[in-house]
Amino acid sequence: MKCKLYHLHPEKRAFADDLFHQYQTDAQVSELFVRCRLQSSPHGHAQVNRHFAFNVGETYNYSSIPTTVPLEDSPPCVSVAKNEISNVVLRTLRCSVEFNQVLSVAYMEGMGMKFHSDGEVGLGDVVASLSLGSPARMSFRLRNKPGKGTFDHSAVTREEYEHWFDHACRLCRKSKPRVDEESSTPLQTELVCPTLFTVDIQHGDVFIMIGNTQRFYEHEIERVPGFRIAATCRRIEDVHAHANRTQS
Ligand SMILES: O=C(O)CCC(=O)C(=O)O
Ligand SMILES: [Fe+2]
Repeated sequence: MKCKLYHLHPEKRAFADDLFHQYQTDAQVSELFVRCRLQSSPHGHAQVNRHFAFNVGETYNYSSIPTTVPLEDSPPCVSVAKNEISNVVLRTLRCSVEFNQVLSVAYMEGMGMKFHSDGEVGLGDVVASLSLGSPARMSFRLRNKPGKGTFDHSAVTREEYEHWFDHACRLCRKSKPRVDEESSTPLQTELVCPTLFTVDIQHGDVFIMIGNTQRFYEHEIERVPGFRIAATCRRIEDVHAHANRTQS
């Protein structure tokens, strides 16, 4: 269940000041950020996200589907953010990641993002974000079901599941119910785990999540005290194209 997180602070914040300004200038030229309707809204009740979003590159279907433009039509702010994030990732992980999707999220005072994991099908191992403006607190907890959501359930092995289940029961102070040894689909138990730890992210910081982070943990952005923008880079493989290639 290993995952790794890197929290990086820039030596100088001037770059972040300029980029924060650039985002706001670009957002005036064309309307970038929209508050999207939640996909899981109950019928007839339009509910919108607790933040504004704008997507570039591959489509990203998380709790809602934000406006997406191709990478080559990126506004300058997004291209600059992507370059900076790619450079920090290269220096930190000593490997280059060809990010093909950048989700920019804008939060007004009091907005946040609920607990979720970045569960897009085909999501690569490295998710890296650059934070601008108001500070934010990111909380982590164990997912209530490993591999749930858009992941393929079979991506979680029985051994991994048992490991997660032990850990979750200990955290929730629940005694471990007996698990049917024969069951081939053990993903039945739901436990809501407490927050494990929080990270305070500042203007200009880059935060990198790698490994099993998305499969076993979820994160939230608590309600922010002021205006904030976060640009998150991901690599999303076209799993359907890949499946077709390997079949032929
Ligand atoms: O606002 C952030 O720093 C992270 C946002 C996030 O978790 C996401 O876009 O999935
Ligand atoms: Fe996320």
